[in-house]
Amino acid sequence: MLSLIHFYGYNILPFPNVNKFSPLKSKTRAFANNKSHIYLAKMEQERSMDISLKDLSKQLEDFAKVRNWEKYHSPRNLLLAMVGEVGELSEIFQWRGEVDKGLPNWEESDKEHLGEELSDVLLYLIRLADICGIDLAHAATKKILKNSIKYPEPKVFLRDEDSYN
Ligand SMILES: Nc1ccn([C@H]2C[C@H](O)[C@@H](COP(=O)(O)OP(=O)(O)OP(=O)(O)O)O2)c(=O)n1
Repeated sequence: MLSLIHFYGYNILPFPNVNKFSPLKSKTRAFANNKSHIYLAKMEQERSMDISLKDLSKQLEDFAKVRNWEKYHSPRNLLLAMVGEVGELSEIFQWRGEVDKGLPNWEESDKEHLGEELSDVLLYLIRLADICGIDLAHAATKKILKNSIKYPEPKVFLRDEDSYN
């Protein structure tokens, strides 16, 4: 249940950062308790839909707004928060050695944890781009095009040892 409530950045129970950032602890807990079922329903609904970066960006904006956290979401703070989450993501792989694609030998709980940390990185990245006035979907699409010009498709079949990477 707790991990479900962490989904989509709705980290609303037990909401540790309220202690760090806001005096509105009890008010926010009440909000969390009242609204958690709405988030869960929304989550179920969105599971089968394509969710755009814009959708996520809007959810993050609302998340910060209702908690009066916009003042903390400066470019520098968001960048540092994202780097912190990259650290948490790295910890999951730390000391495991090489890991097979698809993570066949991992516990479900470890995979779920991985999904959460990947999401934290993505969500802070989206928020950072938004706060900096960068349209991330547009920028990423342009960058893929630029990459394809820099690294053109091979005209003939390449053996592994001849490829770029
Ligand atoms: N000021 C904040 C604090 C949190 N979040 C959101 C974005 C992330 O998705 C998530 C990060 O929450 P935590 O800092 O509690 O980090 P974790 O979820 O990783 O918890 P922990 O560090 O306890 O493992 O919450 C946010 O948007 N703005």
